Amino acid sequence: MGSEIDMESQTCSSDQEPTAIFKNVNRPVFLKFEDVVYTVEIKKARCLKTKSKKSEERNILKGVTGAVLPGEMLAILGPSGSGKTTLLTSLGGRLSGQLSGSITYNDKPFSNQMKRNMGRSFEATKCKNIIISGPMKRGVSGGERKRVSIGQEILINPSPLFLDKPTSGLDSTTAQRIVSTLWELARGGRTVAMAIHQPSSRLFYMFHKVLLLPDGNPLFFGKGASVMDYFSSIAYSPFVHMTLADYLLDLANGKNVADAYACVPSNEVDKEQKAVKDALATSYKSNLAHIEGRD
Ligand SMILES: Nc1ncnc2c1ncn2[C@@H]1O[C@H](COP(=O)(O)OP(=O)(O)OP(=O)(O)O)[C@@H](O)[C@H]1O
Repeated sequence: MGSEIDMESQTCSSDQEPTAIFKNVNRPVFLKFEDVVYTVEIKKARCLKTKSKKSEERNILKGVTGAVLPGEMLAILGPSGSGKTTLLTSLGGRLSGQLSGSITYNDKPFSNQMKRNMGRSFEATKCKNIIISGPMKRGVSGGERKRVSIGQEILINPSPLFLDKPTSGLDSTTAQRIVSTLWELARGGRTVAMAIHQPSSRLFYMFHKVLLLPDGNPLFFGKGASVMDYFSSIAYSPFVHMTLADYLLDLANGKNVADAYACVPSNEVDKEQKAVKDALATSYKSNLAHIEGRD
């Protein structure tokens, strides 16, 4: 594999000195975001009759709050189009436009110094014109590209480190290697935040914090280990065996139990799902809409 960065071989066992990239971070960062709202203006097509161009505002993030300590790994979960990438981009200081609320790094706003220390691995990252492969020199697969992209970022010993769906499209073993590597990086005092689609249960339990974000509206923020206790406490529990992430995504879509709406007329399903989402959003506001972080 020639020049491929082998992240797995970088993992340290307890009787070895940690490899350079897993050594403690130089600058620990406490990341805090409060009531983050992001609005875009959507231009509509010109009306032929009046010849006027209409536009409307759309809130992509609707008041998202959370905190990640040095040494912690945050997973942002939610259905497609729910605002996960937008939130990560805003945390990375790269979102222009109507952004309000507060995002701080060690209680200070975004700065050029912070930008230099940050690592970002987003889906659009390409290894264009770089040949990283074997004798056939055929370039890289999607999984290899993701690993190289993450490897490139961690070489600068970054913190915080933001990753957009680092495991999407990968087999479960490779996905686990990647998340284990990120967990090791967090253990060295880095602040790690990632958007992720449906992590398996063994991945889920590696996350210190979880943010569930349907429609840009948080339904849960807190310790990964306490997520089911929270939903049970407000009377939401899965009746059938399903992975934690599947259940959370069902809730985020307003679906309380598997097949819950099988006998409900389709025009009623939307209403039912909205009612579940509204109830969860209300519970979030009264129970969790405060900063949890330093404990
Ligand atoms: N600048 C923009 N202008 C208009 N719409 C936008 C803009 N940025 C984001 N959106 C919309 O906001 C929504 C959230 O997008 P985002 O990419 O953050 O979702 P996501 O949760 O990461 O989705 P996925 O899991 O499918 O990648 C989408 O509907 C997207 O089209």
